[in-house]
Amino acid sequence: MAKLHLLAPAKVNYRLDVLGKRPDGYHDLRMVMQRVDLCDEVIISLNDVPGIRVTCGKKGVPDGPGNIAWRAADALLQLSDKAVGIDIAINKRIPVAAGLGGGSSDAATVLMGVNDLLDLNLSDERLMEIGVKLGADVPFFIFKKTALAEGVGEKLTAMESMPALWVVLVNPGIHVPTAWVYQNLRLTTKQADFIIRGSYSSAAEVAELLSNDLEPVTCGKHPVLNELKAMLLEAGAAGSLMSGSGATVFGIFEEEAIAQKAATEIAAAQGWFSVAVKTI
Ligand SMILES: C[C@@](CO)(OP(=O)(O)O)[C@H](O)COP(=O)(O)OP(=O)(O)OC[C@H]1O[C@@H](n2ccc(N)nc2=O)[C@H](O)[C@@H]1O
Ligand SMILES: Nc1ncnc2c1ncn2[C@@H]1O[C@H](COP(=O)(O)OP(=O)(O)O)[C@@H](O)[C@H]1O
Repeated sequence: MAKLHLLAPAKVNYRLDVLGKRPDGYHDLRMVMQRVDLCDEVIISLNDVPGIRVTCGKKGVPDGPGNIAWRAADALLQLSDKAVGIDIAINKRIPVAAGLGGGSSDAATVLMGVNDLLDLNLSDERLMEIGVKLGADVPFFIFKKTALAEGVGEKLTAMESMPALWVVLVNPGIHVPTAWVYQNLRLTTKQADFIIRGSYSSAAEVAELLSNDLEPVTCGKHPVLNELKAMLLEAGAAGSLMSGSGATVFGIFEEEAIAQKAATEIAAAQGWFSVAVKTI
């Protein structure tokens, strides 16, 4: 039966402003989200054994219904009248609970893949509505463009003109639960005045955009992240920031050679996950 071999990219948040707390306990955000070409492999196959099976084999990532990819497949299987089973194998390359959106991207990829395999013909808008119920970042990965994301991340506006950059991702192996970060946030309102333009043309311009209201929470608990940001600047980054709820930090670079050198040197010096990737 039919099988798809797909890539689910990671994201970084060039900007994350927390605008306030909503009555449902979630926070209203204003983010600039950028995909990068560090990807999980997601292999989806249909078969005639009823049910959904997800295998990942990565520590900290559940197999079965605990996996957000399982829930994505389940949401679409319930809309189909076909008596099929779905097998999903995930080869995890994106660090887990790292602020890189790996689970959300896997879920978005499964929504798009299963939509094709089951001939459901659901629009991207419909997939995004289903996706936001699984995770706030899922719609962004269906949108497939650099975006200004508002609400909890579901109100997406394309940022049409953004530079292609090299991004060095560094993760010191610290897993940060997103819920803990939001719970420990001290709200301020100052960031709402910052104007986000629709167009940026260089690493230096994007560097002016870099800001993350969640950074003080995670960096306060793990001060090594401030050292990592400084190392990236020292290695030639135009700017450095923590992504999402962390603990991955990233530096932005115009030139591949400098980005690759920075990634290699940080990996060699510290033994941490450190990789140079391109924006998508
Ligand atoms: C911070 C961001 C930025 O892109 O991504 P990550 O860094 O986790 O990848 C997102 O806001 C991650 O949103 P989402 O993927 O929905 O987070 P979840 O892990 O499902 O949320 C865990 C908990 O965080 C809180 N939460 C989440 C999102 C939000 N806008 N406000 C919140 O207060 C809620 O209490 C929620 O129950
Ligand atoms: N397919 C998946 N990939 C990664 N994590 C998953 C997945 N499904 C469920 N999870 C759970 O979701 C949590 C958040 O994972 P992840 O999406 O990698 O982090 P983040 O929200 O920081 O981007 C993990 O702790 C993990 O237990």
